[in-house]
Amino acid sequence: MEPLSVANDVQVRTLSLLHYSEWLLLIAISAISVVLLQNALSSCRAASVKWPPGPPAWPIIGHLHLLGHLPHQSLCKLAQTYGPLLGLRLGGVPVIVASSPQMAKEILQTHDAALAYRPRSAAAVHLCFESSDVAYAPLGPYWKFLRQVYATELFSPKKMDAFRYVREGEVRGLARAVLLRCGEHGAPVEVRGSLVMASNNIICRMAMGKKLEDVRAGAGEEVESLHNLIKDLLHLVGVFYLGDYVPWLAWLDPHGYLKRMRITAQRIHALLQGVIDERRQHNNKRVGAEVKGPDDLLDVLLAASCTNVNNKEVPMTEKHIMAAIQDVFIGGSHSSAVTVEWALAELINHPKVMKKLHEELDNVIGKGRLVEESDIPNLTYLEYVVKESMRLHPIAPFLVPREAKQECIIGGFKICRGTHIYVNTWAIGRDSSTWEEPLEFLPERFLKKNIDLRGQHFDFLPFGMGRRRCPGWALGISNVCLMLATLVQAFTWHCTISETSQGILDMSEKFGLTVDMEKRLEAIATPRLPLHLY
Ligand code: HEM
Repeated sequence: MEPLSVANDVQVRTLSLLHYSEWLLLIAISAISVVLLQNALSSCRAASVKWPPGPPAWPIIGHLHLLGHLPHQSLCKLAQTYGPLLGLRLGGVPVIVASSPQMAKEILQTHDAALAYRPRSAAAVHLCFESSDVAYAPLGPYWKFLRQVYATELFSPKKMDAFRYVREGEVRGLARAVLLRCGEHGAPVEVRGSLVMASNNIICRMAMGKKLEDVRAGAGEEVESLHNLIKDLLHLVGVFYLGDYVPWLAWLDPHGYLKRMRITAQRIHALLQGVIDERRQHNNKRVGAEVKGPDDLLDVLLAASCTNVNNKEVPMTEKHIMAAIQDVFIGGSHSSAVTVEWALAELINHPKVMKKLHEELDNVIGKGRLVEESDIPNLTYLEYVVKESMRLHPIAPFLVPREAKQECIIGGFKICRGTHIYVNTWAIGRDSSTWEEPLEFLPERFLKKNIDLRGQHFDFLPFGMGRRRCPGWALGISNVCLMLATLVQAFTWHCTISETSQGILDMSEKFGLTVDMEKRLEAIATPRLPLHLY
């Protein structure tokens, strides 16, 4: 019975998102068009020997009404009834959802080449420069080139080392920002803003050689509004836009997402154009005066724009440069910050784990200096804490949705071309057949289970796997470990008195491009090191 009650609950919530009159209109159109759609769908079904099981679909909207506000949770529940490979239809789009390590393996490894494409969405077109960025570009020479540039210019051990001072400096700034708010004797602090600020600055300095606040001058924007612009961008890339699933109902767009996407895209465009123009001017001035190779991502992309003029396979116009720069923000800004926020909240809810981590930090580093990146390999318990938090709170619970470019067989079911593919890593991380006491926060489990964060294990996929695996995993892990270690080493953390439920933080989720804590983490921070160290 459970799936039905869940379905009803989410139906009510989804229905309330649209205006009553819009639904009347939708139902009227449904009645007229149901036959047409049945025909359209039959092409996929005809091609399928067996389509994976799933609940009955509604006309027009298919299973959209079952998603609710937390689709990864709703689909996890459905998988308990229909099995580890769910077959759904979201509007007019056939979708499969993998919820077991075996299904994930078939998708991300066995059929990776055929399934590593991205669906074309309004966000990809309007916000990501017509799918010209790494995350939405189709597999091919252009996408490969960008991944290669990222690998050598941002994430290679040499570059990671060269920018270590940037990360350590920004994370020290994070500790100072918290200290400024909590004072010598401790006070409630909301950390997300400072975490995002530190992540944005790290990314911005690595990609464009300057802090976000220095981009402001060229763009004529206040730094606050730049952070908000990035926030809007991330929000809009992650929204549910009806037109992606039922294109002929795109005009319904009750939240005005399309308009907001266009406005945000214009602002981003102006911002990045300003940054590019400024760098070109700067580079022109130094021609002849200095013989200097490219030094950051922007320089490398600008150099490629000169050499790739006639290269149709790997074009590098202003649009492509902007897309590649923007992606570093989309992928790297919020992901690390959100991961740290979840981990810190789990630690606050588990004082014994927090105590053990404090002990490790005190034993390995002492109280005479702040943690540095070179300490991280010696902090084994920190590693377990980060892994355990990422298991329970994968920030991209469906990875980035994929699209099948070829028909193939998965789990004995025939998947037709054009099917969208979700790998539910949230469900996989909480599966009791793989994990003992899956809902408990037990970092010690990783003592016995030797699992690499970088992803060779299909029961733990925080960075995805296969061709589309996160290219920024090394930077992501460094940022998360250093930020979390610093916040824990430098402060004690307790729930605020306003946290009603017996000193336990509210761990409810909010779905979007990343799954964030619904209620921003606010806790009492008190410094635990001599103040001159911050
Ligand atoms: C804790 C930090 C991070 C986490 C948890 C994370 C997680 C992920 C995940 C799950 C994916 C989807 C993989 C797939 O579809 O199979 C992804 C893709 C991606 N990530 Fe990350 N990421 C993090 C940090 C970063 C950073 C720091 C950057 C860049 C500066 C970055 C850039 C990207 C890009 C560009 C993609 C798309 C790759 C493609 O489609 O080819 N990520 N990330």
